[in-house]
This record gives sequence, structure tokens and C-alpha cells, in this order.
Amino acid sequence: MTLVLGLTGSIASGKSTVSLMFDDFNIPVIDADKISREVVMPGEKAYEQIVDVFGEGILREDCSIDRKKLGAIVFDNEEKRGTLNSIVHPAVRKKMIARRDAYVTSGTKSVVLDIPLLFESKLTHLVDKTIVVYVDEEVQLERLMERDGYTEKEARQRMNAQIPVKEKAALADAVIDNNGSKQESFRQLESFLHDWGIR
Ligand SMILES: CC(C)(COP(=O)(O)OP(=O)(O)OC[C@H]1O[C@@H](n2cnc3c(N)ncnc32)[C@H](O)[C@@H]1O)[C@@H](O)C(=O)NCCC(=O)NCCS
Ligand SMILES: Nc1ncnc2c1ncn2[C@@H]1O[C@H](COP(=O)(O)OP(=O)(O)OP(=O)(O)O)[C@@H](O)[C@H]1O
Repeated sequence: MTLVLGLTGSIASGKSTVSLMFDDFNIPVIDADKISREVVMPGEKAYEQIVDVFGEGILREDCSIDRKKLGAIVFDNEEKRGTLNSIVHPAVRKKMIARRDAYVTSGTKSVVLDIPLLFESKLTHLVDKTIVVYVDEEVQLERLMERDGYTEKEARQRMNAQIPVKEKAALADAVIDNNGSKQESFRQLESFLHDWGIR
């Protein structure tokens, strides 16, 4: 039986940082953000739909989608974000489920679905257990501005597009407090995996 873990958090709370740690336990990770880039490549159905709705102004010279431009539009407008989600999410979900099922069929002991919007999109039925990577709001804001070079307004817009990470933590089977060092977060992960019998 494969234990399917749902890894989530809020923007810049440390999901990618924690997802890399699963490597040490030989547990594969399926990354929704990565898939969401694959499904909007030129030639894909979602690409055509995005260009139809948002116009050619969001394209780079090589015709790929300018994510910075599209991000500036959708994080400033909830309705437009909903439209983008309705184009991208079904394609992402389909690929994630297919990849998850391939691991389950091959008898892998555990697999992680790294999904930023696991709770917002009501996808917890896809996983057996949920892990939330938690940080305090000030730490989140600071790390987000530092990582992506956003102004405070841009960073807050992105944070406000998701359920506050504190609320997600209250819904989780396990919470990794990532306010401290990466090593401290690793130890917490190791302990949950031990409790669940998969390390
Ligand atoms: C708006 C886009 C073009 C911005 O691209 P960019 O490269 O700057 O950001 P990236 O995709 O790496 O996302 C960074 C983080 O932003 C947050 N985020 C992304 N999209 C959304 C969204 N629609 N709603 C809330 N938060 C989001 C997530 O925490 C994600 O980890 C892109 O995020 C996108 O296409 N979003 C819609 C699809 C989506 O929901 N992806 C996230 C999970 S599938
Ligand atoms: N424990 C930590 N100590 C210091 N810096 C950290 C820690 N964890 C993560 N970071 C840094 O914080 C930033 C955000 O982390 P990360 O990219 O893992 O977040 P994320 O949740 O995957 O973000 P997104 O939602 O945008 O995909 C990165 O620059 C990362 O290096």
C-alpha cells in the first residue's frame, strides 16, 4: 500500500525546501508548480486558452508566456485569477493523478503531492495525509520579498490570494514549523515519517 502525502503551506513558507528533503528518504515528489509550467507551454491547450483570454500582450518575444506579466495581472484581480485557475487547474490535476497512480501501481512505499492550493482547491481527497509547512507571517513576508524581489504590496497580494498558513496548519495531519533552520525542519519531517512507518 502506497501512503500518499499531500505537502502544502502558503507562498514562500518552505514547501520546495521541504520537498527536496524527501530525496533523503527515497520518496518521490510530484510538484504541482512544475506541472503548471509544463501545461502552459506553447502548443498545449491551456496555452491557447490563456492567450485567447489574456491577449498576446502577456507573451515574451519567443511566444512563451511571460509569467511575471501574467502574475502581475492575476494577483491584482481575483476574477482574472479565477479565470486562469479554471484553465490551468484541470490540466494540472489530470497529470498529477496520472503520475500518482503510476507510483501506486508500481508499489512505491510513499509518494508526495506538493500542491500549494491543496486546501483552497479542495484536493485533500487525493492524499492520505496532509503536511503543512508553517512559518509566521512576518517571516513569510520577509522570505518572499527576499526570494522574488517583490515590493511589500506585491508580496502581500500573493499571500492574500491563499488561505492564511495558520488556518492551513489547523487542518493538517502534521505541521512542520519552518521558522527555524532547515535542519530543524528536516528533523521534524523525519519524525513524522518515522511515526507513519515510512522511513
Ligand atoms: C500566475 C503565474 C503565471 C505566476 O507565475 P510565477 O512563475 O511567478 O509563480 P509560480 O507559478 O512559481 O508560483 C509561485 C507560488 O505562487 C502561488 N500561486 C500560484 N498561482 C496561484 C493562484 N492561482 N492562487 C494562489 N496562489 C498561487 C503558489 O504558492 C506558488 O507556489 C502562475 O503562478 C500560474 O500560472 N498560476 C496559476 C496556476 C496555479 O494555481 N499554480 C499553483 C498551483 S497548481
Ligand atoms: N528554514 C529556512 N531558513 C531560512 N530560509 C528558508 C528556510 N526555508 C526556506 N527558506 C527560504 O525561503 C524562501 C521560500 O522557500 P521555498 O521556496 O521553499 O518556499 P515555497 O513554499 O516552495 O514557495 P512557493 O509557494 O513560492 O513555491 C526560499 O528563498 C528559501 O531558500
